[in-house]
Amino acid sequence: MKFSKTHIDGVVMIDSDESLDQRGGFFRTFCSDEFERNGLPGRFVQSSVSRNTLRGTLRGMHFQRDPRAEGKLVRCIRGRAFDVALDLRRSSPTFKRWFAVELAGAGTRAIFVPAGVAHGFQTLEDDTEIFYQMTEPYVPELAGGVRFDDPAFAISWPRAVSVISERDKSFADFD
Ligand SMILES: Cc1cn([C@H]2C[C@H](O)[C@@H](COP(=O)(O)OP(=O)(O)O[C@H]3O[C@H](C)C(=O)[C@H](O)[C@H]3O)O2)c(=O)[nH]c1=O
Repeated sequence: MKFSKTHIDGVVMIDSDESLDQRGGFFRTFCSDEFERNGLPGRFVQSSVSRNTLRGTLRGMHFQRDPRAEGKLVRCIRGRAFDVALDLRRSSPTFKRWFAVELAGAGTRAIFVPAGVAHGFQTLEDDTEIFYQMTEPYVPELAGGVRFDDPAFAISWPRAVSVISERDKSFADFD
């Protein structure tokens, strides 16, 4: 696997090498030793799948608060998505800056989003599925978010939003 840093500390892209033969392909998606050698967590405690029917669906920008702030490994396993990490760490030199990457359903590219960095995505195709692995279990009471179109961040999304939850639409302006 190839680990590539981004301009946001702790946000890392992971590219897997796929072995191809007459049956199809095979690639590794996680290895605790390799992850730890590259400064990433070697343990994930929960995984989830997000299924999105319509192109243009937007989920985010979400994070989980302390004491269960979570890191997450995010991978598209069907369709295509514009995936965004937004630095909300007030002490970070990239506070309020964002990084985006296109994730495709081939699944060989993933992004790690560390604790303190919000995550969101917009789908670029119908029937896009996102696979998550989290470093902390989900605690609803600690779920937090900021608005995808908050002028404080000026995230430039690739297309008009087709579907978004009431919750995601109504996060207050970032303070
Ligand atoms: C996040 C989560 C949700 N749920 C339940 C709670 C609701 O009944 C239902 C949908 O939850 P929610 O609308 O919060 O799901 P998303 O809007 O897709 O949230 C996710 O989308 C953004 C982009 C992320 O980065 C996070 O992984 C996560 O916040 O699943 C769970 O049971 N476990 C979970 O880990």
